[in-house]
Amino acid sequence: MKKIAVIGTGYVGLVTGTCLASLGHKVTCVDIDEKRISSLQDGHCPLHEPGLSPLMQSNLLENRLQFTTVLEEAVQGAEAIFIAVGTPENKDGSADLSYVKNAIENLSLYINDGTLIIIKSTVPPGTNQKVRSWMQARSERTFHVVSNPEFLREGSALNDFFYGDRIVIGSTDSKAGQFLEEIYSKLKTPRLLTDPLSAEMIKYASNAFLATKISFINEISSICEKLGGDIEQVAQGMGMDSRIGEQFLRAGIGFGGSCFPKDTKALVQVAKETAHPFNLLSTVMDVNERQKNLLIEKALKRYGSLKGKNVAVLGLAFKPNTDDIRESPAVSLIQRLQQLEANPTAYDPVVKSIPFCPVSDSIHEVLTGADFAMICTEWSSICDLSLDVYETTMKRAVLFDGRNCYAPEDFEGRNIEYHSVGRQAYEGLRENKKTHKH
Ligand SMILES: NC(=O)c1ccc[n+]([C@@H]2O[C@H](COP(=O)([O-])OP(=O)(O)OC[C@H]3O[C@@H](n4cnc5c(N)ncnc54)[C@H](O)[C@@H]3O)[C@@H](O)[C@H]2O)c1
Ligand SMILES: O=c1ccn([C@@H]2O[C@H](COP(=O)(O)OP(=O)(O)O[C@H]3O[C@H](CO)[C@@H](O)[C@H](O)[C@H]3O)[C@@H](O)[C@H]2O)c(=O)[nH]1
Repeated sequence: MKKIAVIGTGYVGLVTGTCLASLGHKVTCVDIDEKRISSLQDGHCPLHEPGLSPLMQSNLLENRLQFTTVLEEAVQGAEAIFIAVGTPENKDGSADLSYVKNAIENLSLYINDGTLIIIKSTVPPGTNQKVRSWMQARSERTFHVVSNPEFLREGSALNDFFYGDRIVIGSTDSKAGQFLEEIYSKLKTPRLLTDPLSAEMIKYASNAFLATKISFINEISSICEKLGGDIEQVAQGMGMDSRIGEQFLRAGIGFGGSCFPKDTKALVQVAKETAHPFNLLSTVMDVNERQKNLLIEKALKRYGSLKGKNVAVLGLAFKPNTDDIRESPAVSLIQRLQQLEANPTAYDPVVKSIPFCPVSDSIHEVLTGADFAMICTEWSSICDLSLDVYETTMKRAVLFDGRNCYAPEDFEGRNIEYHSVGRQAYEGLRENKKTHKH
């Protein structure tokens, strides 16, 4: 059992703190957000993350997990301190390290000799060195800084923590690395011990590579659409090659979330600073921007103008099983619809409101009276919806599926017009074709 402090109770801080407590450590999580901490102290989990709330509550009951706004209290006696604050993007796309710097400067007032500082936040290569110099400028204490990037995915965060593909430990000091090994000793996850800069680069490179895979399959899907192929079959066939792998080959309306968009931009900036332009990754980002507009382009082609159209937007979260709408393709789609003077109304099973668009938790309600529907998130409540519902609730059922939730053959003999990604459109029953335009 180690005494651990976690700074930041966002997605990463809360999951890390809760899971470390479950491994038997005594963990105190600290945040500057008083409302968040007070709610956490009352046992309310602020994130919609499967399994997190009960795990957090049982650790609170067992006294292994605590929350505070008082840094001194969290750090007192702590042998290891995880930094899990945000690293949002600056205007130029580079990573904003001000939260990390601020956390380190505050920490310098309280750390004990020999404390291990562990950087969990996603930071540009070279940050470990910066953290050391920020601390040295303010404290005479001895300390070690280890880079330990986090690879969890929202929606499957607990599974990713307990059964991840790897634990990367970047350290210049073998004893510090060994101490972190002890913290994770109950996990069977493969370890990679490396230097701090390589550890930091592993995180950026992994996200950039996955984003590239998504933009690649989205490009193939556009060509398939033009030539008449089926992207789902193509992705399946590609994924059967173990060198390629089947994951992250789902074509759709692009990647969103709090990581891929920001981390790809940050890596492009890192590369720029080394005078080596990362053209490939810049294009990955351009392809993603275009992809986010795909359903709008299809609807414009279909209707000419979207002015006055009532649109049912199905799904707001950037992916299923989370309530996170950061950089969600659904949000940019809604904003674009509004620019085009359409009237979107959204459904999401967990996101209950957003400031700029009406949201309903009834899928039937948003479909009723809609001119067409657009699927943005592949929630099971959306993918499993019977096609009868579209036929019976909509004026004339027209569906733009941005996540390929349905197969085109599901629509055979149906009174539904179906447009998806990287596959041919299904125009609905013959008699409907007469009323196809406007
Ligand atoms: N969200 C993910 O799925 C994920 C996965 C892997 C890595 N990451 C990385 O982890 C980091 C954190 O991500 P997140 O999504 O949890 O961020 P977040 O923005 O949701 O949460 C950060 C938290 O840190 C708190 N904070 C800021 N400064 C503080 C300070 N000085 N002292 C105490 N608390 C402070 C904020 O109040 C906030 O609650 C980022 O670098 C991100 O790129 C995120
Ligand atoms: O084949 C795919 C896979 C994903 N996506 C989209 O890509 C985005 C990101 O999805 P995912 O990676 O599953 O979720 P995140 O929670 O953002 O996780 C990513 O970002 C985290 C933060 O850095 C990392 O820790 C994870 O390893 C990395 O997968 C979402 O909008 C998905 O819809 C696709 O369009 N097609």
